[in-house]
Amino acid sequence: MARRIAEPYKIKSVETLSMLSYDERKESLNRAGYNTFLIDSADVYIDLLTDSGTTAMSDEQWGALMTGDEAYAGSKSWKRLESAVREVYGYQYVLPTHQGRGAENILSQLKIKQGDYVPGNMYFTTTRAHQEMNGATFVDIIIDEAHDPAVDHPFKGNVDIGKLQSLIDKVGADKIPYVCVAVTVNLAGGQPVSMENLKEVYELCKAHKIDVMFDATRCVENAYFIKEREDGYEDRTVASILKEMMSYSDGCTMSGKKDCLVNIGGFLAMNDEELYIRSRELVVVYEGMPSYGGMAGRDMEAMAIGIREAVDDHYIAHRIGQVRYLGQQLIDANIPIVQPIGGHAVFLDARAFLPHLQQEDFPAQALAAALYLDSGVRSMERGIISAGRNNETGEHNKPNLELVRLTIPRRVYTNNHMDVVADSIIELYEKRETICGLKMVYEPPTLRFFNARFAPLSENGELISEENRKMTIN
Ligand SMILES: Cc1ncc(COP(=O)(O)O)c(C=O)c1O
Ligand SMILES: N[C@@H](Cc1ccc(O)cc1)C(=O)O
Repeated sequence: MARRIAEPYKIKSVETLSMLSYDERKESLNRAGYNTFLIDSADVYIDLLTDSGTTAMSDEQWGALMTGDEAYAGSKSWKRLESAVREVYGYQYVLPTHQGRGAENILSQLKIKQGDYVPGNMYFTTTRAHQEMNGATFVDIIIDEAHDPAVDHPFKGNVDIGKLQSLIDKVGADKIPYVCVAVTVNLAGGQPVSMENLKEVYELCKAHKIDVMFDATRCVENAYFIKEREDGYEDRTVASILKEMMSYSDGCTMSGKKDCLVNIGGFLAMNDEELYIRSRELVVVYEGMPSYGGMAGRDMEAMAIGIREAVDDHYIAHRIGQVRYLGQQLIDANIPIVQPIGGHAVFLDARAFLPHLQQEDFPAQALAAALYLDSGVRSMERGIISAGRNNETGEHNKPNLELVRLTIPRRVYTNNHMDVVADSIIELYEKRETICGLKMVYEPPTLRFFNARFAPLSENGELISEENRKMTIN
C-alpha cells in the first residue's frame, strides 16, 4: 500500500470560516449577479476561486516582516529578494513589480511593436491583454492535446514545435519579439511543459534570434512534474530541475502571489543588460524605485523567504499531492475533469457535466454558481466568458475548454476541506439535469469575467430547481 503524505507543516494560527445557510447563500449569489468573483469573501465557506495571493505564509515569513527595510532607495530587503531570485532561478537582472501584470506591462511595452505576433502555449487573460494593448496578435502554439480535456498526456502544456516553425516561416522572425512560454499552463488545467520541449523551443528560437520569455508564475509546480514524469530527473532535487528549466529562457515575468508563497508581489527578470536598463526606466514610471517596485520592504523579505521555501521537496510534493487528492476523488466518482490532474487546481469539464446546456448558456459559469449555492464552495469560470470576444468580429471567442476551476490555495486547507468539496460536486453531479443555464445581463468591455453579471435562464428564475436543493451544509 502506498504510504500517505501528511502536511509538512503544523498549524499555528487559524481563521474561522463562515458557514451560511442555503437561503443566505442564495441571497449572496443573487447580489453577486451569479458571478463568483462578485461574492463577498465573508459569504464563502471554502474559497477555491484562486491560488493567487491566498497562500498561508510561514512563521519565518511572518517573522521577517518585522525586519523589512522600508527605505525609499537601496532597501536591504530588496537586496535579499534580488539574491533569492538570482540564486533560485538563475537570472542575472531582476526588477521588482507590484504583481505579475506589472512585469507583463513593462515587458510588452518594451518588446512589442504594432503588427507583431507573440506566440504562446495557450493564452493567459492578463498576459494576452498586455500583448494586444501593445499592438501584437497572440498566436496559440500549444499542442492540440491541451484543448481536449479528456486526453491524457504527461506534458499537456508543451509547445507544438511545428506550429512555432510555421509561424516563423509565415510572418518572419523579425515580427516575433519573443515567445511566451508558461510553466505550467494555467488555462490548460495547470499542465506542465517537459524539459525536452523547453530545450527544443529555446534552440529553435536561438536559431532565429527570437527571445524566449517564461511566464514563471507556477514554475516550481512545473519542475515537480518534470521530476515525476521525465526520464533522468527522478533523482534530482526540484531546485536543480527548476534552475535547469530557467536556463532555457532569456527572462521571465513572475506573479509572486503563486510559487513565491506570498500575498502580493512580482518581478521581471532577464539576462540581457540592455533590456534590463530599459525596463528599469519603465519600473520607475509604473511601479516605483527599482529597489521596491510597488512592494513594501516587508513584502520583499517575505518573498525572498517564500522563493526558497517553495523549492523544498517536501513542500512541493504535498502541494501537488493535495490537488491530486481532490481530483482523484472526482475521477473515482466518474465526474468529468481535465486529465491528468494539474498543478494548482482541479478543473471540472462543464460541457460534459452539463451536456444539456449550449456553450452560449455559459455552462461553466452556471456550474460555478450552482456549486456555491450547494455548499458555499467558491470556484471560477474558465470558459467562454473568460475568453472574451473576438476583437474584429465582436463575436464570443468559443474555447474548446469550458471549465470550472477549483484552485487550491497553498498551505491553507486540509484534506478534510477537500472531502467537503468532493462531496458537494458528487451530489451536484447526481442532480445535474436540474441546473439551468445563464444569460449575461451586464458585460464589461475588457476582462469581462471579473465584473459581468448574469441571471438564470429558467422560467422561475431558479438556478437549481428548488425541490432538488440538497445541502451539504446548512
Ligand atoms: C499564468 C499567469 N500569468 C500571469 C498572471 C498575472 O499575475 P498577477 O495576478 O500577479 O498580476 C497570473 C495570475 O493573475 C497567472 O495565473
Ligand atoms: N492569476 C490568478 C488571478 C487571476 C484570475 C483570473 C484572471 O483572468 C486573471 C487573474 C489566477 O489565475 O487565479
